[in-house]
Formats: sequence, structure tokens, C-alpha cells
Amino acid sequence: MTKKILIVEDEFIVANNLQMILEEAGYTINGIAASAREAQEHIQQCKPDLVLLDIRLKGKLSGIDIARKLRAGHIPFIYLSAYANQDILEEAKTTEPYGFLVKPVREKDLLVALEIAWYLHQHSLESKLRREEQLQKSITDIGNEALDARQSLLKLAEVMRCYIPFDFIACGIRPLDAKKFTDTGYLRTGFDEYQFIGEKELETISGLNQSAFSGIIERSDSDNNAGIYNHGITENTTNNLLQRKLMDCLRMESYLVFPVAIGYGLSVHYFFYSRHANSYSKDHIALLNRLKICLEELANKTIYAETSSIEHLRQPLPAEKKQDKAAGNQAFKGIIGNHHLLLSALDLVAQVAPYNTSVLILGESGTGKEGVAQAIHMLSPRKNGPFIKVNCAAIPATLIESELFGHEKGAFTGAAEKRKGKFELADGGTIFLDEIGELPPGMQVKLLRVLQEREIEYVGGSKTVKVNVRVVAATNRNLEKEIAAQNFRLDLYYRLNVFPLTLPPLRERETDIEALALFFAHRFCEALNKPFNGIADPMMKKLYGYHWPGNIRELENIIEQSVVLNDGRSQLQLMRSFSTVTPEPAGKTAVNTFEEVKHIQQQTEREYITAFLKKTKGRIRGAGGAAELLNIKPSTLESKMTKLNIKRQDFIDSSENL
Ligand SMILES: Nc1ncnc2c1ncn2[C@@H]1O[C@H](COP(=O)(O)OP(=O)(O)OP(=O)(O)O)[C@@H](O)[C@H]1O
Repeated sequence: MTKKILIVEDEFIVANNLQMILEEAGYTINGIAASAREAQEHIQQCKPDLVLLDIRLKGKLSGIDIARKLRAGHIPFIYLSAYANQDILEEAKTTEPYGFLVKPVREKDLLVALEIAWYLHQHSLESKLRREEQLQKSITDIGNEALDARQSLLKLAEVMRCYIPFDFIACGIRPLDAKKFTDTGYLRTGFDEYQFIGEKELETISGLNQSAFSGIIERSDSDNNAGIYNHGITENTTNNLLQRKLMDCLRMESYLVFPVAIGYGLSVHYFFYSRHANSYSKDHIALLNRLKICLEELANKTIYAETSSIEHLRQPLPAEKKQDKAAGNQAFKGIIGNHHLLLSALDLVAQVAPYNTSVLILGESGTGKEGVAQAIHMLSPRKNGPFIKVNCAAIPATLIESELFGHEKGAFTGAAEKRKGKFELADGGTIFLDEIGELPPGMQVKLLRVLQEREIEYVGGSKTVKVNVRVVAATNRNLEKEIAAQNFRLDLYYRLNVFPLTLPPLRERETDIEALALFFAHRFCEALNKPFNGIADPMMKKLYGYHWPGNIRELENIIEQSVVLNDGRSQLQLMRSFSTVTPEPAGKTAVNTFEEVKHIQQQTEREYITAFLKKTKGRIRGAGGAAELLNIKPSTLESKMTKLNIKRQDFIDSSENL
């Protein structure tokens, strides 16, 4: 069946041109809308499969307003824009488009973008349905375990966290007997760690005694319907004093409530609280509505009869901590920290890991992208298969193809034996393509083909080999900028960007600095067989005050240095001063000594010469050679190359070697 496309474009000529291209390619044009109003009418009447959407439209509403409606209706869309500046891109990104094309649009780009948008849409719908099915099953399983309210809520927290974010989850029976407090909750304190909060804990946190709480409960109305509330917004007509008190005590900014019936006129209310305003949306309520039957069953099967006895709630739950350390947690063993930005990223990891979906890990250098790639592998059904890492930046352009796909014997000079490439070595497992932004353009096309066909071709060979590999890629570059600068292919970006995951820089997760510093300190002390006497306060203060351009890797280096130079009797001291410059692009660490300056200078010179040699495919002399481009004598260039250990043969195109 041909797909129906709606074109929303107020420039008649552009719209007409798009229509012609699309019809020729076999699509059906559902209509052309020249304004947001017309677009809305078309969408309602003819339900397009996909929409091409101009961002700037005449009238009050823009393409972005339409996009929000399309998203709510699960209709995929691709933006068209004559401009692609950062502000427009940022705003467009908030609507999660399936593509972005800059006008004038080339026929080939348009058709590829449509194909990829459709693939992403199918894929996301399919995986969403599968994930929801899994979630329903998990909730039903909890109900079958005949747990009490406290145990059941802990298990619910563990399965829900990937679907609805929360810093505190709670539930309780309504209407309440004011003298008996049934609300119990869990504060999220780590990826899989929760702290129980019952009446007693709340009394301690709030400084209110039991009778004061009873007063609040008595005066508090219960929510009859599902709802979303933000602190300070008075739109809520319910007199929800209890929730407001909880928000104040636990420093929460928004919450979502979802009541389910348990018979006898009673209902159990589930609450999700967040430290951020606007954390909850109608999509979350829609999801809970789809889960309503399971949640009702769970509420009915959970042992609430006893929950009116506070004593029962106070009994310790012996298995609780052990359950926290379930198998999944093993995968995150080496990932230290519990800042909510890190936890949100790890939730996404847990969510995507079981599927074969490609994942693109974004984040500055040193933020832990490799650890996350390993966690994805460890949490996937491929965990017993190989995990193969390829650093795309570290392999010379001429060798990368054979490194990835293998080569036949005699494929080029030096290829004495047939050799398998990394893709084949990763068969049945995961390949981690680190620094994917550095992949040369020629290789980008070849990688795209492998991702589409799931088969490789040896260098110097003609047969194809099927591979069953999951691809996880990472980059510290802004790939959208690289696409704009034509350094990275849009079609490859869309193939890899099926599931993007961003790791926060260390300066944005300040609360994790101490835990990380202690973790590294223990590790290095153990490795160097030195006693650990703690970290001196002045050092800790400086660690907190620094902006960490090199992120966790830089912190690790600094702690290692302090441990190496520590006398084994005193606390760790900072052994070098930090740079005072403002945050640098990732990867650049503070420079202090002459040696470091010299090192950086050499690195820069190395990169500069390498770039020219790449361009000239290793040619040094003659017109158009690297020496001429660099404006130096060939003999000077050759001596610099020897000094910097740059080898000319690394840049000679392998095809020339045949
Ligand atoms: N959350 C964490 N807990 C403990 N150690 C971490 C954490 N995140 C990163 N590290 C450590 O920091 C160092 C840098 O991490 P990693 O190499 O994964 O960063 P990266 O983002 O892949 O960097 P690059 O972009 O430069 O490749 C590693 O030694 C890693 O073990």
C-alpha cells in the first residue's frame, strides 16, 4: 500500500516541486496545506501516514505547533526549513521529529529521509507495544506474589522507573481514616536503590508529630481523578494539603496522581513525585490508563488489610536490599553516582538494552560512554557473546575498512593472511563504534550499507558474509553540526540515532563528585597497596569548585596523582592546581607544566600534518603534495614526520596498494 503524505508548505512552488518528486517515487499526496489551520483540517479529515512540515508558516501558528499535535496523534513528520540555525534546531528537537531537511531539498535527500522516518516510526511503535506488553506482565507478576503494600510498591517502583520518571513514588488508600496513615513511599537514592519513607520517617523529615499529620490528612481532600500538579500552580482545585506537605518536606516540584478502585468504595492512589517542575505529561497518564486493569488487580491483590497497622509497616523487610542488587544492577557495578541526570540516562540504558536497537551515546569526552556501552551489552540477551570496541579515531583512514570488515589474503601490501574484521568478530554480540564522528566519509557509506543489509564484504573479496551484530556508537561531537558542515552523512545519522542517549558532564552532576573521588581513591590505594586515610577537606572543596572540562577521566587522573604522591599516613591532598579557565570543549585538561605545553604543541602539529597527509593520500612532494600545501620544504616535512612518528604509508589509499 502506498503511503499517504501531507505537505504543509506555504510556498506554492516548493510544495508543487515536492509533490512531483513524491508522486514520481510512488507516494500518494494526501493534500497540500498552506497554513497551520489548513494543516489541522487535512490531518483530521485524511489521516496522513507522514507529514512534511514547513517550520515557518504564515499566521499565528507555526509548524512546531502542528508538530506537537502530530506527535500526540503518533503521526511521523519531517521538518522542512530554509534556515537551520541552532535556535530553530533546538526548538524543533523538543518535538522529537523524524527528520529535518534544509530547503532547497535535493530529491535524493528527501526520499532517503522519508524512508528512514518511516522505518523509525514502525520501529518505535513496535518496540513501544512490546515494552508495554512486558510492563503489563511485570505488574501482573508482582500481584501474583501476594506481597504487602510496602513490598509491592518497591517492586512497582523498580518496573515503572523506565516508563515514568520519579524521585519519590508513593501509594495509599483513600478515603483515609485520619488516625491511620496508610501512605508509604520510596525515595530514589541510586540506580536501583530506594529509601523507605513511612509515617515515622515523614515525621522526622517534616518535624511534625503524629497528631499534626492527622490534622493535615483530615483537612486534605483526595483526588478523585488522575491529575498532574506543579508546585506553586493554583490550577488544582483539590485541597491536596497532604501532597503539598510531602512536596515541601522532600523538595519535590511536581507530581502525578493516579487512583484505582479496590472495591467497597475505596481506592488506592499511586503518586509519582519529581524534583523538577513539569516532569509529567498527558502521555504518562495515558500510559497509566492503558495499565489500569493491571494496576487495579495489583491494588486488590496487595495486602492492604494490614496496612492500617503502622507497626506492620515498620517491620524491616529483610529481602529488600538484596532485591535491590538484582542481576541488572551488576551491569552498572562500575558506574558510580546517583545524580538524577545519570539515573535517567541509566534508565534509558535498561530500557533499550534488551532489544537489538542501535544506540547512539552522546556526551563530552570522559563522561563514561564506554562503560554505558558495556552496560547495554551486559543487560542484553547478547551478554554471553563478544563485546568488540573499535575506536574510529585511532585507526588510519587507509586501514579502517579492513579493520572493520576484514581482508582477503593479498588484498593489499602487507595482507599476508586472510583476516576477520571487527564486525565478524562481534558476531552474536555487540560492536561499540567509539568516536563515530571521526569516520571518514567513504567509510560512512559502507557502514550504512552494513547497517541496512547486515552483511559485510572483505577488502579484496567479492563474497558477502552475514553478521548478527548489535551496533552501539558514541561520539563527543555535535553530529548535527557535522551534518551541516557536510562531514557526516544524514542517512547514517538517522540509522544510528534510533535511540540517542546523552551522558551529563561531571559539572552538571556535582553531587556525584565525592562518591566518585572516594571510589577512585579506594581503587588506587588498593592497587598501589597504600592505606587510605580519607580525602583532606581543602582538596574536597577544590574538587567541588572545579568545572571539570575533562570530566570523570580528569577526576580519575587527579586522584591517581594524589594517591601516588601520598605518604601513606596523611589524608589525600591536591597535588596540582586547577586551571581557572572557563569550561573548554571536552577532553582538554588543565595545562600547568612546560612538559604539558610541549606535549599539546606536538599533538597539534601532529594533527595538522596528519590532516594534510590525509588530503593528499600520503603524497609529500610535487604540486599538490602535503609539503606544498603546508608551505614548507619536503625535507622539513619528512624530518618532522620522523620526529612525530607519522608514517607516510598510513595515508596511502589501500586501493593503490593492490
Ligand atoms: N560513573 C562512573 N563511575 C566510575 N568511573 C567512571 C564513571 N564514568 C566514567 N568512569 C571512568 O572514567 C574514565 C573515562 O570514561 P570513558 O572512557 O568511558 O569516557 P568516554 O565518555 O568514553 O570518553 P571519550 O569520549 O574520550 O572516549 C574511565 O576510566 C571510566 O572507567
